[in-house]
Amino acid sequence: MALHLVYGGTFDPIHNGHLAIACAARDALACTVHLMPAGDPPHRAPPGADGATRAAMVALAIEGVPGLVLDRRELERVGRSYTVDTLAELRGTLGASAPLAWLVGADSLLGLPSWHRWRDLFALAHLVVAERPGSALDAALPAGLAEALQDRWTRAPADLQSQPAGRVLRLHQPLSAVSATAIRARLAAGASTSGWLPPAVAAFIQEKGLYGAAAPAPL
Ligand SMILES: Nc1ncnc2c1ncn2[C@@H]1O[C@H](COP(=O)(O)OP(=O)(O)OP(=O)(O)O)[C@@H](O)[C@H]1O
Ligand SMILES: O=C(O)c1ccc[n+]([C@@H]2O[C@H](COP(=O)([O-])O)[C@@H](O)[C@H]2O)c1
Repeated sequence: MALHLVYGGTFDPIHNGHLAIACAARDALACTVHLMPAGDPPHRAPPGADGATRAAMVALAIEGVPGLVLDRRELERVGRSYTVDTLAELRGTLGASAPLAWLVGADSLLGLPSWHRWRDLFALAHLVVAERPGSALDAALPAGLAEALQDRWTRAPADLQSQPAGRVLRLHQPLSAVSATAIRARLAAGASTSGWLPPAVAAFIQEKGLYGAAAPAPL
């Protein structure tokens, strides 16, 4: 059975760092990546752009990119977008034996113990962790997290295909220092975001004047 890999994020906005890890995961695991904008993301201030707008930017970013698709389910659900609820819903649809995985950046993994019912996640899905500058996976992990992960690490993508849930795979992709926070700050300051955004997303942001970006002057 093919691995169902979900990449959840606020995507406020989606940027080239997101696309790089989605493509790296697709290639390493030979599967489709389902990008899932969070409707009401837990543990952070409300996004600058609404859910429909963030999903529109994801759709523009992945247009023509093989193996990346948009999943809107968290935008259609009322209430906080807890990952454990999303994975339980997917597990119900896919069945108990289907391999299911959730893709996160290293900073998200380090914060995992603050997630809603985080220990239940391992029974529902595998975790795929992308390295991120500033979030060391080689350093000592917080107590509790290290213990929860210690027997789950694998280097073999095949383990994520042959088991339904519970393994953790580290993705060794080229590092990208891009963040949505830095992009929003640059847009608001009128500074360049060249190379950080997919061109169609950059054009959409300018056209809509999102994040304080100046709309282009009329001809
Ligand atoms: N450059 C990157 N390298 C690796 N992982 C990343 C990168 N950017 C984002 N991620 C991961 O992608 C997921 C979604 O990220 P998110 O949409 O919050 O982007 P962000 O750039 O971290 O945004 P913000 O700066 O607003 O927090 C998270 O798990 C995050 O760790
Ligand atoms: O379920 C939780 O408690 C939880 C806490 C923090 C983050 N998440 C999810 O992790 C993904 C990345 O979150 P963020 O804030 O880095 O964009 C996104 O899909 C969030 O909904 C989930």
